[in-house]
Order: sequence, then structure tokens, then C-alpha cells
Amino acid sequence: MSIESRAATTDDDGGDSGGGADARADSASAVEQDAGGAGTARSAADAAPVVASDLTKRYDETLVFDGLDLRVDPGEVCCLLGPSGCGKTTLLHLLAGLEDPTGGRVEIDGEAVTGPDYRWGVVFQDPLLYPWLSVRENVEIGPRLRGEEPDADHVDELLELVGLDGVADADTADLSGGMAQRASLARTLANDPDVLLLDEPFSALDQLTKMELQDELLRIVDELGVTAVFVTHDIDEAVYLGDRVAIMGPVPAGIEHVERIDSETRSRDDEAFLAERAATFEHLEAVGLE
Ligand SMILES: Nc1ncnc2c1ncn2[C@@H]1O[C@H](COP(=O)(O)OP(=O)(O)OP(=O)(O)O)[C@@H](O)[C@H]1O
Repeated sequence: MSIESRAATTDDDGGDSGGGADARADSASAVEQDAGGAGTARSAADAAPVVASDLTKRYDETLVFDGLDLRVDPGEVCCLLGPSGCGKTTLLHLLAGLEDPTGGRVEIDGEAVTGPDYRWGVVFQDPLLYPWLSVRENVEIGPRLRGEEPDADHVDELLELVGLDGVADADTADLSGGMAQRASLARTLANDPDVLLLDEPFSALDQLTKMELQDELLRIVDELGVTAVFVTHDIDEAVYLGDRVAIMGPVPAGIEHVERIDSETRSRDDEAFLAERAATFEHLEAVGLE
């Protein structure tokens, strides 16, 4: 099934592409019944919560945040938004176990995060594909590095999910920026993560490709029933993708406000969306927009 027809299936089932965690649960279970494939789909209700408690991070002279708390509910998309240098990437790295906190703890699905793990997959701004491997081989690398034989059907399904089934054997050098980021996302998804942690993955892309990938990400999060934390400095992106937007202030403020987004407004030209955007912008201005 193509990604477009998957979307049509979801719409026919009464969901909208981005109807929040509840709609994600509905559409994910609809796809689960429909997929019959390699078992990538599961319910958002089974997705993992991400909890940061009393988190502190200091780099020498710089106290980035002190006593930060964040809870991301299962199946939710939480966007981290804030001025340059406020600690968005640092927080994402702590959630991913890529760096150790100075104090406090992170738990994913009730398990303490003490280092990187394929169950919490990271997608970076730079796709970082292995240039000597084909697109398919890049997607297969996670299971191979764990000493597992990749499930060919699962890889096919993921390539189809991200719209790269036609270029599976291509060299990564021949991919556009958007296609490379799709491949990077599929490579992360091949590990079947419970949580997706994304650090400005679309910021280097042109506006149209960016909007297309935003919609596809929402669909993928719906279909696979994962929890997502998405770092961005783009207000429109945060309000469009997020079930909640956590607004961070200049160091060492941490999270100063969490804006809950009404998923019904998830339309780029809806008046309510513009109202959500305006409300988020006001909070961002209040913390010191750069
Ligand atoms: N490895 C490091 N060593 C020292 N200071 C660091 C390190 N990483 C980040 N910082 C500092 O921590 C603060 C937060 O940086 P971080 O990159 O997390 O912010 P950000 O909100 O992601 O910024 P941007 O939006 O510009 O990417 C900054 O003052 C930065 O200089």
C-alpha cells in the first residue's frame, strides 16, 4: 500500500492526519488490522511515556537548565521550541542518553535512560547516511549492527512507508535532501523504536519538502504508535506537529510554558491554527524570542 493510500485509509476511518494521541490510537489500530504486514504497527495506547524529572545540565560555566520536569504521554508528539541556545538539543540528547545529566533522571517506559538505545531512536538534522551503502542497506544497518538479519518484508514496508520503495537500490549520493531525510527516518524506524527523538530534522529542507515531510511524519507516528519529541525553532512547525509545545526560555530557564494544541486545528490555513500560533508566539516573545 502506498503512503497516499494509507493516508486515505486513515481518513476513511474518520481520523485526521494528526488528531492527537487519541486519534493516533484509533488510526494506529485501524492500520494494525489493515496492515497484515511485518508487524510495524501497534497501538498508540502501547507507546512509551517519556519522563524527565528534576533534570539539571551544566557545561563548565553554563548552567543550561536546573530542575527541569517534562512528561510526554504515550503516542503524543511534544515539540521543544525556544530561542537559539536555550537548550533544546541538550534536552533531546539527555532524553536520548547521548549525554549524561548533571542531576535528575530520564525514564522511557519506566526504564532509566543511561545511554543510547535502539528503543529510543534519534533523527538528526543531518541525515548522516553511510555513503558506501545503498538506501536499503542504510535502512538495514540497525538490525545488522545488533547481529540480527534484517527482516526483508519489514524493510520493504518501511521504504514504502517513507516513499522510497522506488529507490531502494540507489546510491545515497543520488538522493535529494528530502529523500535522504526519509531514508534516515526509515533507518531509525527499522529498529522499531518506542520513541522517536527528532532534532530539527526538516530545517535544512525547502518549504514544500518540509511541509510534505511534516505530514508524512504525522502519518508515520499515527501508524506506528510511537511517542515523539521534536526539536524545532519554527513556530509553525511546532504548532502543526505538536500535541503539546514546550516553550523553553534562555538558559538556565528550561521549560517555561507548555501549550496544549487542539488537534482539531491541525490545518495550516485554519483560523484556529492561526490563533494557536499567535498564542504560542506570545509565550515565545515572553521568554525572549531571538
Ligand atoms: N558540548 C558543550 N559544551 C559546552 N557548552 C555547550 C555544549 N553543548 C551546548 N552547550 C551550551 O549549552 C547551551 C544550550 O545549547 P543547545 O545547543 O542545547 O541549545 P539549542 O536551543 O539547541 O540551540 P539552537 O537552537 O541554536 O540549536 C548553549 O549555551 C550552548 O553554548
